Amino acid sequence: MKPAFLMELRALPRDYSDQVQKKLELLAGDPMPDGKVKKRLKNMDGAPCRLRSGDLRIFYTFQKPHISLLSIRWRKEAYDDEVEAEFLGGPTSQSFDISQFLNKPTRTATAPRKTPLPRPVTPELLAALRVDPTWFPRLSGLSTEEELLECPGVPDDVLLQVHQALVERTYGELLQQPDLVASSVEDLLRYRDGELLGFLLRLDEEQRKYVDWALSARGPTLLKGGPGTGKSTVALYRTAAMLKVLRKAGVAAPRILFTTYTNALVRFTEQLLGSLLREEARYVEVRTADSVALSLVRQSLSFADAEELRALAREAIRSARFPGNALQQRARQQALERLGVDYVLEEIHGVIDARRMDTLEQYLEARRPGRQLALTRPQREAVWHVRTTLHQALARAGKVTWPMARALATGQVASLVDAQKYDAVLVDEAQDLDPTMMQVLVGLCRSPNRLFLTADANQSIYGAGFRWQDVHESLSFQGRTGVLRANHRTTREIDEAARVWLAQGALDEEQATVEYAHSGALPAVRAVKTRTDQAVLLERFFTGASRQLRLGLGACAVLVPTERAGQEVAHDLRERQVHAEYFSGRSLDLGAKVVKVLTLKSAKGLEFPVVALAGFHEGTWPAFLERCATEEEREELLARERRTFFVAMTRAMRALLLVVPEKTDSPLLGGFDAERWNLG
Ligand SMILES: Nc1ncnc2c1ncn2[C@@H]1O[C@H](COP(=O)(O)OP(=O)(O)OP(=O)(O)O)[C@@H](O)[C@H]1O
Repeated sequence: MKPAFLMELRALPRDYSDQVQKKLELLAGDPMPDGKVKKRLKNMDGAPCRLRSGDLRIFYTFQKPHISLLSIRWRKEAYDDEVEAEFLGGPTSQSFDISQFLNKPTRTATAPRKTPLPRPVTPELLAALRVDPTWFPRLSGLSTEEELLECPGVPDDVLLQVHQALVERTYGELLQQPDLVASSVEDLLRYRDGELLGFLLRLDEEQRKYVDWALSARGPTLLKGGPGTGKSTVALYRTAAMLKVLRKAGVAAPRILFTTYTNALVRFTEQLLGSLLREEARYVEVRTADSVALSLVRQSLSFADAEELRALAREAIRSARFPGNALQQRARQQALERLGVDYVLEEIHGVIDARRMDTLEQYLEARRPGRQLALTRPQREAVWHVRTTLHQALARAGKVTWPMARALATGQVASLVDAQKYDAVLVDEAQDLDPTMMQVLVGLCRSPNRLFLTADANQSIYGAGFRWQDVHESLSFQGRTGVLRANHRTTREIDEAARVWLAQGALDEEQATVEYAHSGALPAVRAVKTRTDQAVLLERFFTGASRQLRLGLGACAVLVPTERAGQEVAHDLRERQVHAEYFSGRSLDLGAKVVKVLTLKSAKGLEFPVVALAGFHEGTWPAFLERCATEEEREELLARERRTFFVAMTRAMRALLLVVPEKTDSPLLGGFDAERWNLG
């Protein structure tokens, strides 16, 4: 059933229970339309049917083995079969033309609108919906949709539940909702009565397969798939499946580790696991991979920041003494200077230390994946020399880098006994983990078949690049790989536009999503001259799109290249009376009822119904292009930035807008093709 159905069911008066239960049981026995009690609606895609139940109408579709309950509503006056389709909101899918918000402001876009609710919110309704009484005072008496959706202090999921119980969704909107599964009519009634707390998502066939695929095999499992294909979702359900297996095997208090990449994702994942596992969630530790590494090291480390590292590296390059005569010495020095300090640093962190190379010989033979510039033997020798000097300088200063800390952690993991390890380890977003970090996580898992990784190489936005081979090497045994192909998050239009745009930065070119659960408007690109123009455009886009989708402003996000750009965008929106706030990854409050402004990178793994990418004023982005010493470095960094942009675009669920400066020579802010982008 759709979540809207559940809320409508809860909102029904008690005396309808028996009648509804009988009708649902009848339906469960045989969903085939009979032309009377059960009737197929005419001219509607997906062949929805309606079931008569006294004054009520239950709308459903069916396809073996499921019957999908869409909505339960009061019969309308002057009701007849011809108007049923109309009653369900017509045959339209939920698509809208973005241009209508972006062009000249309309009166409705500026004047705050008041859409009355069909009936006001009452304590009785809230009690029937099983809303926490804490929220009654704030919600009781609200009478417009806008007041309800923006009601301060009340969590969004509560607001959405009340809204769903009161405001009928169109057929198109209902189809966009996820399907939840109940195995019996009785479970539905238990849910209505508050005895059952929730239902699981109906996973697609591929997803279902990977929830318990090879749980009893010998090796680990790696799940790949494009953005929004449900990799994290499967990881959550697999956590539940592993818990079950462990409990069955007699492990009384299993210890499961679930790692994500950012702190924002830790909180998000904890929430999702909490609602999936309830009290069993206590067996699962959700942490960033790096925080796991840090706690293994068990000593306090002081990290060198980017500026310190640059200064130390510069000094190391300047003072490096190479073997050979003065001429050879000078040639190597110049070679390093040509590479540039950033490139050398990235080589040390991303190639040498990330793979824990201990000898020059290892480095001379290394493949250096993702690095476009081929380095000669003398160049590699020179880099190695700088690395040695840099490490010595860091040791003198009592500082470390992240790859060094991870390397320390691998040492600790090697000495752990089984009892100190986890029964199962799930690694989400593995594409950005160093091979060293991967070894730490592998080492923490008691049994290889309880290791599960998800990754999408095209979403690799840190380091030089990602190779499956690295994963396999650090696993040091052959694992299994599965691929998900259906996108459940982003509309076909947005995802396809983002993929075509990514092409040159793609690391996994074979990957093809073949199915989409949603479709909608083309994503839009608009050029602006000034910050004010940008703010005006964003205001129109967010108010228009969130209204169209019947969501609050909390469903909107602006993704920006830098913190400074983020502060500016948030400030400019507030000046226009649009509640907006810049959040660092750590401080992100996903429940805040404001437009959330985040950097492109900290949006990794998250999603928002309405997304704008903005804040690219001339000169601010991408800043690194000017610093690049070689064409190869420039290409490498551009490809990574392209993937970062791709990740940001694919955070959008329903509407996407790119705001670019009118004059820009950035290769990343142009080249949008008119077939895939609304370029008005
Ligand atoms: N079977 C399903 N039915 C309905 N919704 C689903 C289903 N599977 C996943 N979703 C939803 O699709 C969205 C994307 O899922 P998820 O975050 O797991 O994808 P992902 O592959 O990890 O994405 P990314 O790599 O882009 O971070 C989520 O909102 C999730 O709840």
